Amino acid sequence: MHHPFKVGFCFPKFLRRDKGESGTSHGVSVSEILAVRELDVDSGTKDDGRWQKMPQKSTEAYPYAFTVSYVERAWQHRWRCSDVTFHCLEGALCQQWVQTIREQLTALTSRPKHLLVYINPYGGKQQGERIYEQKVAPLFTLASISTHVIVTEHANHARDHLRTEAELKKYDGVVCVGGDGMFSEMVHGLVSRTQRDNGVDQNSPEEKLVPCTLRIGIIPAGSTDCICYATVGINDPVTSALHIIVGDAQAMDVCSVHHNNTFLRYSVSLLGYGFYGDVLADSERKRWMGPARYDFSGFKTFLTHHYYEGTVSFLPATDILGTPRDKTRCRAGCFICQHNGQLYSEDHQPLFLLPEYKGGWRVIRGKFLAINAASMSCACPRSPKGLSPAAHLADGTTDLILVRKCSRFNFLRHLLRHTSKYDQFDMTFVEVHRVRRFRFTPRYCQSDSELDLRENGKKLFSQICRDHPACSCSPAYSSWNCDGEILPHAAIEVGLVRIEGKILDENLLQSAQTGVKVHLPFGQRP
Ligand SMILES: CCCCCCCCCCCCC/C=C/[C@@H](O)[C@H](COP(=O)(O)O)NC(=O)CCCCCCCCCCCCCCC
Ligand SMILES: Nc1ncnc2c1ncn2[C@@H]1O[C@H](COP(=O)(O)OP(=O)(O)O)[C@@H](O)[C@H]1O
Ligand SMILES: [Ca+2]
Repeated sequence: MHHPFKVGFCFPKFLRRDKGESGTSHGVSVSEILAVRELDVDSGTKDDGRWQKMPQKSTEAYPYAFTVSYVERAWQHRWRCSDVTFHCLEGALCQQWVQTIREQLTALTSRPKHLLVYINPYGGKQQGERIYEQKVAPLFTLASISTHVIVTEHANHARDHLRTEAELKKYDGVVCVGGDGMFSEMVHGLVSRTQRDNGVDQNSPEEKLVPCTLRIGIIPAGSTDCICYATVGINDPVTSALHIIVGDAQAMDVCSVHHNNTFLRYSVSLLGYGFYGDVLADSERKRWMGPARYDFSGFKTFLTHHYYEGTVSFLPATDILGTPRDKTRCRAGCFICQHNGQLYSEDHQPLFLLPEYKGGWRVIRGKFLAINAASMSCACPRSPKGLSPAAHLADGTTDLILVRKCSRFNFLRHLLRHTSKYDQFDMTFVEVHRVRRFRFTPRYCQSDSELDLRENGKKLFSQICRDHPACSCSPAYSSWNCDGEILPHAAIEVGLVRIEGKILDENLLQSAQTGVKVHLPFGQRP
């Protein structure tokens, strides 16, 4: 929402001088102002030396000035920081302007003032620290945001710190600099901490979770950055930093993944078995290649062309608006998310939990090349429309995509359609369902000893087969790719996380099911 107060810079005693024009008017919504600084015209600069001295003629005529930094929209959902400097004849008037703008900014309560930042120095192209120092930290300083920065030293460092040690009361939000794996660490750390503090057991699939009050900001510095891309519309660190500064928020769906009633993980983007599980398992051994490891392993996995037998059971979401084949796309303020989210508000018991719910479970047995559950579009630079282009960020559903065994040629056609305007679901061997819950059981039971071996990274016969494309037999199991982390269990139960209690604010109203808010609405703000 735009703040009603607008700074109209066509005040008669002011003259805009930043681009050599005189007397032009300039409207900036207060909600998009990042900072305001008084300028000492005589010395050219008052604050940080960024502002160039004005030409002698104009400084003589207008000895007082202030600079406003604000958000400017650039191409393809990118945001940039722009400055405009205003000159004035009277010092008191200049100060009045600066003070008024500052007061307006202080009144914006959704803006963070203190942030806890975790940087993964090994994510993506290993540029996390550089990206943060060069592109993000200066913007936080400009916006007077104080930060506590932790560069992680090992995997799960951020998750464990958030879960046990971090003094969360001191912060208005947490920020991760990395990819989807780092975001996942944040979600797990924050959700566990919140449940533990409130005495809620995460293990029970029926348990309602207490929502987290802190928002998570993502500075993209990973390999896929799908969560950032799908929420903001682009994976650009400066754009994300600006969304964080202005206090934007977007609720998002969270799925919980269980195995035999034991909680395994949460997922917010992709849960993929078969193709995406195999790509991930192969690519983990090639981290040194950076983001290109996914293309290499993707090509290799495409050639192996393994299918997996099993049974998928799911509970279709029949009480909602929207389908996975819609042409509309989910954006900030999405009507469908608002409507469907209200089905879960305090006054409404979710219909599918009622005994008379007419949807019922559906069961599909078969041989699958891929089983994907996309809780959001999963748009990313490789596929700007994503795995399920019409999926919603916070509607309380996930899109279950089943790709049955087909020829290599047809599977390639299906994959290629993720990168073009053609519909990847419009193929006889592909089906898509919008679901509340689903379950997968592989045809052959996985023994506990087999699971132990997989968890400990030792190879089984089936995995040895997987590594030899020439071998024609398909292994019995794949693994699940859960937001880029491998789950060794083939049999899983998945459900949208339900949130207990009051709707916190209008952002959470979008989805009372959602436990996590990110700092990033999609593209244009409403
Ligand atoms: C022929 C080209 C086909 C392109 C098909 C592209 C479909 C891409 C959809 C990607 C969905 C990604 C969902 C996001 C998952 C992430 O959470 C997760 C973790 O991200 P992080 O590393 O930042 O922490 N990322 C991933 O699991 C990576 C999945 C990437 C899959 C890339 C697949 C490339 C396939 C290339 C096939 C090539 C066949 C060529 C035949 C001639
Ligand atoms: N300091 C660290 N050293 C090694 N691994 C780390 C570190 N910090 C985080 N990780 C782990 O790195 C993995 C990948 O992180 P991510 O930021 O998603 O990058 P990418 O997108 O390249 O996969 C995650 O599993 C995360 O837990
Ligand atoms: Ca969703």
